[in-house]
Amino acid sequence: MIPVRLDRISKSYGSAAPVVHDVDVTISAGEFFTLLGPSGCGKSTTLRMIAGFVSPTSGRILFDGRDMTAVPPNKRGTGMVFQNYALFPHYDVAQNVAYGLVSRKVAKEERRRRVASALESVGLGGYAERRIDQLSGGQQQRVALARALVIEPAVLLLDEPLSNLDAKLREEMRTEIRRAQKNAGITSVYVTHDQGEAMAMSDRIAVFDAGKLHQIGTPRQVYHQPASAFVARFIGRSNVLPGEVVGREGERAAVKLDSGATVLAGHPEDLGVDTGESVAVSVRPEHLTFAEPGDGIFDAVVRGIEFTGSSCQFDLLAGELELAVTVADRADLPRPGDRVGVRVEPGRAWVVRP
Ligand SMILES: Nc1ncnc2c1ncn2[C@@H]1O[C@H](COP(=O)(O)OP(=O)(O)OP(=O)(O)O)[C@@H](O)[C@H]1O
Repeated sequence: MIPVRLDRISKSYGSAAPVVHDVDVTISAGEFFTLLGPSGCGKSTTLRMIAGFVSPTSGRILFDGRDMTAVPPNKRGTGMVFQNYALFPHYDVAQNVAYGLVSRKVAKEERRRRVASALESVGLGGYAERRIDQLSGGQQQRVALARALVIEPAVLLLDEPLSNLDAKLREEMRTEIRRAQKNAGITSVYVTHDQGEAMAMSDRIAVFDAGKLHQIGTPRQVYHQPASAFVARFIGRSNVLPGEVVGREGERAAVKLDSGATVLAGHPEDLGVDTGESVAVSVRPEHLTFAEPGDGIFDAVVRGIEFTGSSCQFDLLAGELELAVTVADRADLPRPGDRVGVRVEPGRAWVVRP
């Protein structure tokens, strides 16, 4: 198990703005680390720089302290899993998995043993002699995973490996990939635009937008303590409320919202929140509750209700501000057109960078 360091890497193409800008990250040994962000944010480019397919314009890539920036991809000791599997269709399963061992000149007997063990680890024990076109998409992706694991890579790189699978299979494969990774103990970097996938699988997540890193944290940290309005909106849903800092109470800032109500809000340590400053406060829909009109931080009108089974999602309008409120289903909930008060659960408001 080795740590991977991205030492202030940037990538530009020609004179255009950098697609990856000054990214500085240390991924711990054995960690499952996810690069998350919308399409075009630079996450695949970052992964390709770790793999060696793309050279950074500036900065260094270090594996276990060793500078890999100039080392070619096939000498880095990485295993890669792609969205489109990239299997050899005319080889059977075992031949596909053995590929990296043949090119590394591993002896036949050891090859057989390692292929069998890799297939076992992804739940394809009985499939060694199957042709690739006789496998489902999920099975093909398992073969691709076994092929990456069999070479016992120092670092496992996965680029949107579940995107081509249907929703149910995607959830099953999350668990399988995670289990195989933990068993093998390989430092892994995973790219996805799916925040649910990132939350379910990762030890830590790096959230990107437009080539810049907004936040690195555990799934709980990025959810409960988002660093920016972008992170608050991209990870789950959030109400981002504009306001002005009017004072402090211990660790929290007192923020006066446009409605005139004041909330106490926590904030990132590195974000100075001084009196008089304009800020935004993030509150998750499940941390807002209903009150009598006039008895909360906002008065609002119910515009729509969506029943999801486990909860009801309310769409409210407070003046010009749209609010989302999620509550457990029950009989006496407000109806469309009703006027309601909206309250924040204590300790649940959080100041974010606008
Ligand atoms: N070879 C290239 N030449 C010029 N621009 C490129 C090149 N490769 C990528 N880009 C641009 O860099 C930006 C980041 O691309 P990248 O593939 O890293 O994004 P991404 O976050 O992985 O998106 P997606 O999920 O759509 O793959 C995009 O705007 C893309 O158009």
